[in-house]
Amino acid sequence: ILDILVYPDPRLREVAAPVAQVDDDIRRLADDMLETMYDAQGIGLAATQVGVNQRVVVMDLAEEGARQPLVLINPEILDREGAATGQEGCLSIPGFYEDVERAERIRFRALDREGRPWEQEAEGLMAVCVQHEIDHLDGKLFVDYLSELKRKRIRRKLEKLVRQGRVNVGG
Ligand SMILES: O=C(O)C[C@@H](Cc1ccccc1)[C@H](O)SCc1ccccc1
Ligand SMILES: [Zn+2]
Repeated sequence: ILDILVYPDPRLREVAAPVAQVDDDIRRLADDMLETMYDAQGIGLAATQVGVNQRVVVMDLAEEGARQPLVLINPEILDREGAATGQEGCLSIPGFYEDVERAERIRFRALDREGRPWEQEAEGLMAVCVQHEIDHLDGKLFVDYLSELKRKRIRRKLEKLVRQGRVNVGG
């Protein structure tokens, strides 16, 4: 289980580097990230959130119990269509949920855990999650889409919870 960094930790703002070689070290990182994501009841996790500066994302949108882990290495969005607003949370911004507008349908490309490239269309929760995770790799958080006032309020509340030791701070 890896520690998940909590906003406003500056390491969440780093832009992750492309993975040069999909090797056993990257596969072990992806497995550690999946274990961390399941433990935190997330459906997605980006390497940036565990303080690793590599473009690796793990996801599992399957219902409770069933497991369909996905590993996206060097993910890129090729096309975006439409717009859809939905409530988002973030494992690095625990306890806060706000509406965020995202592209409704996307076409994305990534390498799988064997290093094989694949392209896919996505909509609904899958499209939202992929956009949310790729933002993490670019040092972006969903609070960046909110008003300055809302972002400040969330930051102050989270800093207070961290000071009171009521949020386990990662890293
Ligand atoms: O912090 C993360 O990247 C995990 C995010 C991924 C996510 C955010 C918004 C919408 C979809 C996925 C979540 O914390 S995972 C928790 C969760 C679980 C079910 C539905 C939505 C969010
Ligand atoms: Zn997140």
